Amino acid sequence: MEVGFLGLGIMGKAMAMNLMRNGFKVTVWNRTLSKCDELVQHGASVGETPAAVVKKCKYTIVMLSDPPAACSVVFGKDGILEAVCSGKGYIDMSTVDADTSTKISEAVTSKGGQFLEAPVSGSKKPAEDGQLIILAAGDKGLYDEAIPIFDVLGKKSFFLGQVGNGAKMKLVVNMIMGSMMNALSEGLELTDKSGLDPHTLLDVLDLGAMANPMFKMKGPSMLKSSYHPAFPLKHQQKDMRLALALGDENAVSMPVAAAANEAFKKARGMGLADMDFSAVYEAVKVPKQP
Ligand SMILES: NC(=O)C1=CN([C@@H]2O[C@H](COP(=O)(O)OP(=O)(O)OC[C@H]3O[C@@H](n4cnc5c(N)ncnc54)[C@H](OP(=O)(O)O)[C@@H]3O)[C@@H](O)[C@H]2O)C=CC1
Ligand SMILES: O=CC(=O)O
Repeated sequence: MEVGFLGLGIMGKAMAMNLMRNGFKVTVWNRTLSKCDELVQHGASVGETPAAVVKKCKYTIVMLSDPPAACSVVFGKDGILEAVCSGKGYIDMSTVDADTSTKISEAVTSKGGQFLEAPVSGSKKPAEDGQLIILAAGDKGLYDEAIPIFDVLGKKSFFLGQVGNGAKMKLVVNMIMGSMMNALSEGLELTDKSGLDPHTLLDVLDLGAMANPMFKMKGPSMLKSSYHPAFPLKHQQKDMRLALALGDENAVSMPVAAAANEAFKKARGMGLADMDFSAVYEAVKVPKQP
């Protein structure tokens, strides 16, 4: 099956590689074209523009940073609207809000194309290992056709109904994740400042009802102040912001998420936007007394 892939960041690169490893022919495009080189060495073709990729491929997958990025490849010059038509499927796996997804869906379907949003839960390693959790919504026919793709990329896919539902579910999940990361950061700092060993806290947490892969994986590297990005902090803050907007829309009070968002914003202000989201720990730490 020939698949187009737009966006070769941390996630897109791992996902496109995985598709090729599993026998898919992949045509890639990335805004910074040089990022296509490594994929080409592994057998990918390059499309000069998003429109060129859609022209060539029956299915095009997109994995971009945020709503402006997702919109730019659709509505911009040489964007996919210049090529999408009946018989073409467009699958946006970026994490965006429901309004953005709906706007893209309406544009794609107005040209006769099929649209599916399919944001994912799971980070760089699950993307490399084909262990993502896929939260799809939109055209059910396209979802059914895309199952062989999702079977390679993920360990489980959900079809959640109308466009927007996948985006909303993803934002809820990441709102919880961002709040948990803040709680862990505060716990590590409180342990340290109370004269206890934060490594022991991680061991205690891992043995009890709060044990989870995120604390287990991120905790030890946080204690080394090592924040090589798997999930960039700027994207986690974007997800908190979009989740809070969803709360606003539905009159759901979310003081915990709002406080977590402030910590991610503070971390961005400290120059940590491109670090892993666990770098929020640095924003939570109590400054040393002179
Ligand atoms: N990393 C993770 O663990 C996870 C991320 N996600 C979500 O997946 C999406 C991608 O994340 P990730 O791969 O980590 O992000 P990266 O920051 O690594 O990559 C972002 C990609 O978006 C492209 N891009 C940014 N702005 C534009 C624009 N205006 N026009 C065209 N392309 C643009 C970048 O191109 P260029 O190379 O030119 O900068 C790059 O290909 C995000 O929505 C994120 O929230 C979801 C689950 C896990
Ligand atoms: O969106 C990030 C993730 O880890 O899932």
